[in-house]
Amino acid sequence: MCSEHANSGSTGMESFSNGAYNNFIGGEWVEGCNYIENINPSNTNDVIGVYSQASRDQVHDACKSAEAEFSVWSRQTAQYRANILDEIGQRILEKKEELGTLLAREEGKPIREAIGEAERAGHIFKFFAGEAIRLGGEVMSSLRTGISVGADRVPIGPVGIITPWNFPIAIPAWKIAPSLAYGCTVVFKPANLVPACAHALTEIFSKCGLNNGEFNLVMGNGSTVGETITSAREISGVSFTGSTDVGKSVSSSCVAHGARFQLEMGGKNPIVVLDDANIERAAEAAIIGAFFQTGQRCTASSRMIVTDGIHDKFIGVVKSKLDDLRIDSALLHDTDIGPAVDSRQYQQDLSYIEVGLSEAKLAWGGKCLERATPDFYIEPALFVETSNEMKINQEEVFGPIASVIRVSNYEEALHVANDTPYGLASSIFTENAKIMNDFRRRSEVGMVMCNLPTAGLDYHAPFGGVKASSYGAREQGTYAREFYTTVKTWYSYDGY
Ligand SMILES: NC(=O)C1=CN([C@@H]2O[C@H](COP(=O)(O)OP(=O)(O)OC[C@H]3O[C@@H](n4cnc5c(N)ncnc54)[C@H](OP(=O)(O)O)[C@@H]3O)[C@@H](O)[C@H]2O)C=CC1
Ligand SMILES: O=C(O)CCC(=O)C(=O)O
Repeated sequence: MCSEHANSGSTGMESFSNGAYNNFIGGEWVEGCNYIENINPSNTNDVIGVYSQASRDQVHDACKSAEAEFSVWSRQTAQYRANILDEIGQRILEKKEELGTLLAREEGKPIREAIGEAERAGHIFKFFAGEAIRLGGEVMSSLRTGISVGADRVPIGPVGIITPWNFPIAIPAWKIAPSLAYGCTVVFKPANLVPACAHALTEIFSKCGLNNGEFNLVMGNGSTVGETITSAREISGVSFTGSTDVGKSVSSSCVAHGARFQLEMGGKNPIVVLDDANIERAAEAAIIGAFFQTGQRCTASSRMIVTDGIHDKFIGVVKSKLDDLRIDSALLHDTDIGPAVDSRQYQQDLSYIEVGLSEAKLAWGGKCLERATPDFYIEPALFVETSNEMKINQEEVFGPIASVIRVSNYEEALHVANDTPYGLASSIFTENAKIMNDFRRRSEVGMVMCNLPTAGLDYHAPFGGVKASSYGAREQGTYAREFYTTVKTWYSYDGY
């Protein structure tokens, strides 16, 4: 049965009822109006569960709850909020194997990395427990006698959090933890492909004291649940991670009612390999960056820009390392690369392999693999003899497909690396410190790596890009406060 309004008659309902996992609105578990089955991409015969889909009215209820509770939550002491976040972090760490296994089952991320992601989320909550207390203001010297002036950091209000499927624990964590730490209340919509991780996190939150409407979970698709959040007048800001197209529609929806927004979107990240590079490290980083997590990362390095002197040897080393990878179920402990997240993504990968075949030469892989689920597993595809203007080098694939672009020197490599609409991450492999420093300065990205893969980041350092990859304030670390707080300037006459 559909309970249209969260707080009307829904008392003490469980997180799971009538065979389905429920939404969490105003501190109550609420049954949905529709339901979806959540399927394991490593083996599509495995149904993880049935998940409630929130109606528009239920999303409105969630936004109203977040608004009503804001005045309470934002005025709690910093210690109160810190204790709750610390406890959430602790519980996530204690449950990291369980959460990581769920993530691997739901999204197809190899289990070792999935457990690592859960562990990282635990640390993120603990980090932001400290941030709740560290958030301070500033006192300035006044220009006038007997007057004090200063600036406080205050929470912006209820926020909408909309996340993609590829990091279903870490990305929600790095948005939800700072929101709550700085005093915002939350309406959270996870990607509909990964409701289980979102639901499991919400169960933890509800057991750690977030059960008055400070935190609300509304599952469902973007065009219903997502759009209702971004256009809700109660919502003061939206933090979004996902595709560039959806990011644009989130921004116009927010602008229409004056909400602030933060967008983390696509990437087409380069890894530059120069003649003097440590070839083993470079090849390993190229493979990790391009193909691990099935290439489903905005930080994936899908363009390998390699100078003439090392080009052929580099391709040889990459190919021999690719021979050693295991592509199989995410739940097997020795799997390096799991399946595509769903059949839509798999079809998209295949269509880009066709594009690559029409534009360039396939040096390795690209074949479909027979595993527990037909039509979900694919060999990484490495294209060579490509040029940067080819479609394969301009569009984000979000799959295990990468190409090598041959260049003659560092200046040409830098030019090609920057010649893209995106600007999230980049990497350079060289032993020359002068060139490394130059690349750090001139690479047009938000995150630049030297002798490291483009993917794999610390949770306390700022995250984000430039150009079409990002809009708005940086995420993560202390920089997260820029989005979730605003500055209130105060003056006080002390001259009595
Ligand atoms: N820069 C970064 O930090 C990162 C960027 N990404 C990017 O994310 C993309 C892949 O993730 P994917 O989930 O497919 O991205 P989408 O843009 O399709 O979806 C992202 C989220 O937005 C929701 N959504 C869809 N339509 C709307 C709408 N009209 N209004 C509000 N919300 C909406 C989706 O809901 P639903 O799916 O349920 O319909 C989902 O929760 C890639 O382009 C990738 O580069 C991924 C990770 C990190
Ligand atoms: O590796 C990370 O820190 C996550 C980055 C991310 O969100 C991505 O690559 O899609």
